[in-house]
Amino acid sequence: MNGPSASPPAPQGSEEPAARAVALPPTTPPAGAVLPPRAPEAPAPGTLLGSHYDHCFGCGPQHPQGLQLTAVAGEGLDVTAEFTVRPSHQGGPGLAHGGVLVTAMDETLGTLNWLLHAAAVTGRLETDFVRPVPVDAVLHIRAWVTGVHGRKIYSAAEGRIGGPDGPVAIRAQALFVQVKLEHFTTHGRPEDIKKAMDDPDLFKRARAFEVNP
Ligand SMILES: CCCCCCCC/C=C\CCCCCCCC(=O)SCCNC(=O)CCNC(=O)[C@H](O)C(C)(C)COP(=O)(O)OP(=O)(O)OC[C@H]1O[C@@H](n2cnc3c(N)ncnc32)[C@H](O)[C@@H]1OP(=O)(O)O
Repeated sequence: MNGPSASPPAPQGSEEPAARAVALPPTTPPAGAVLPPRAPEAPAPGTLLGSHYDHCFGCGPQHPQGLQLTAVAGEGLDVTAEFTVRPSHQGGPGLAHGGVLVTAMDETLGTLNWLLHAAAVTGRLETDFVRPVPVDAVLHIRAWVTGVHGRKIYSAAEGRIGGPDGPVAIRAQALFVQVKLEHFTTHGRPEDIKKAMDDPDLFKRARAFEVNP
């Protein structure tokens, strides 16, 4: 049986040689991408990175059902985080749901924003599930920037179990896209935006992220 494909197959023999060239995955930095230095405003290595929004499902301390993930800034453009798989995160019996693991990877990759001092949202996230992750396991996540090209931020992450040097259970590659504050104020549900704007701490944090893509 044929798997899903992005476009119908071209008739045989109709392809030009250039069209047959294997394209780079969209999460791989293109030629011309750079690896910038840590932003001057980046938190010092070892700093516990705060939540970008208290009610975030990934990192919000005020989200009782959320993952409440906390990440720590690395020496370069990298972060580490630990995620403990709870019974409420099950997919198969006693095993983590893949989508929950992806959320933990997405959130950790998102904290790289702090080191670049840029607000960016996930455009594309590719994941490989390498081995099953049991309930009660701690997923030791490391994420790092692989390149920046215009507004596009390329990054990768891996999650290991049994310790920070244990076997890899999940790998991810991502493309984040830098956005302005209006991305949130234009698209978010108005009552939540209003509450967020009324919180001077959050507003200050958000303005500090203001970029000029
Ligand atoms: C007062 C309130 C304040 C509250 C806020 C506090 C501060 C927050 C700070 C930090 C937040 C961090 C949050 C982390 C949370 C974890 C991460 C998430 O889960 S984020 C949620 C999931 N993601 C989305 O909802 C994106 C939905 N998509 C979009 O909004 C757009 O599609 C967006 C912004 C991604 C791009 O849209 P365009 O119109 O701005 O730009 P275009 O021109 O389309 O793309 C720019 C470049 O990126 C490529 N691109 C875009 N999407 C791509 C894709 N899927 N695959 C490959 N390339 C893609 C394009 O080809 C283009 O490339 P070329 O410059 O031409 O080379």
